[in-house]
Amino acid sequence: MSFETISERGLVILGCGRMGGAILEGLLKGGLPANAVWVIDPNPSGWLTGTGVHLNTELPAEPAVVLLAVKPQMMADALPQLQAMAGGDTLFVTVAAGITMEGYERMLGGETRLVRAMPNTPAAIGRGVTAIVGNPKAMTGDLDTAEALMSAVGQVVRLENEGQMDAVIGVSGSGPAYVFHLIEVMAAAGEAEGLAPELALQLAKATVAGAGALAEQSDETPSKLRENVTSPGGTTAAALEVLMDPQTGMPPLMRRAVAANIARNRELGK
Ligand SMILES: NC(=O)C1=CN([C@@H]2O[C@H](COP(=O)(O)OP(=O)(O)OC[C@H]3O[C@@H](n4cnc5c(N)ncnc54)[C@H](OP(=O)(O)O)[C@@H]3O)[C@@H](O)[C@H]2O)C=CC1
Ligand SMILES: O=C(O)[C@@H]1CCC=N1
Repeated sequence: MSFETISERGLVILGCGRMGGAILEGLLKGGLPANAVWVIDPNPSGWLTGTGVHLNTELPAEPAVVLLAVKPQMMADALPQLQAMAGGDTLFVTVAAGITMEGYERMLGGETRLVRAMPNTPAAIGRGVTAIVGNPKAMTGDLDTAEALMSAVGQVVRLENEGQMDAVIGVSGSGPAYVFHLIEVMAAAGEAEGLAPELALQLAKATVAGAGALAEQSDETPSKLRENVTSPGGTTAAALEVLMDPQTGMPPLMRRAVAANIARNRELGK
């Protein structure tokens, strides 16, 4: 099934908030006609209403793809209305954290063709990264379709098995929040050392954005790029001694943060 098939048979989006909205925006910019999209959302935004998609109306009987983008806690209440589309020619793609393939198969039936996809919020500017994995009923073509769908908002990687999804959520799904927090705490440290708040924020944002772009574009590893900043016996080395401390620095802190993320993800799936 190709992107063209989605245009012909339709895409249903359940929940069009931050993530569903970002994906829809990318798809529309990528050329998907608005009249090929049906959205179910109780409180559509002004932007959504203005897109020209079918909004909270009767759905096609067998759309090419159903994209599930409600909160995991809403899924059990919201899914039954789509039950009739499961088990046939419709591919279900879900971006929800927590809920496993087994959970969806319990709610929709074991014959459902399903792809779990985990994007992140830079999708809003076409710079997301999405990991995808299919259930046994999903065919190779279904993964191609999911990849085409999610490519509208950035890079797509394929996982070997669903077990890897927890770590993906812990690293890239939630990861933008960690980076935004890094910006916040760098700016706060600058402020504490006497910089004006706006200047501290500008420096922190430009540093994170520039370093991220350099890490992505350079042939050097992040470790080498870090070393390039670090003059022996200099100022960076003094800071890194604090940040890289194996007991109190970022390595154990990030391990704990990702472990907490994964534990919560597993709770949400219950
Ligand atoms: N935000 C992120 O960084 C990421 C989120 N995800 C996943 O994406 C999913 C959505 O998250 P996010 O976009 O942040 O959340 P949002 O709350 O922004 O979006 C969810 C949308 O679903 C709507 N909604 C609520 N109940 C129903 C219903 N019964 N039927 C249809 N629509 C409904 C909400 O409306 P209302 O607001 O009025 O309740 C809202 O517009 C989650 O499952 C999350 O795990 C995945 C990767 C990253
Ligand atoms: O916080 C959450 O649960 C969602 C999943 C990944 C990012 N946001």
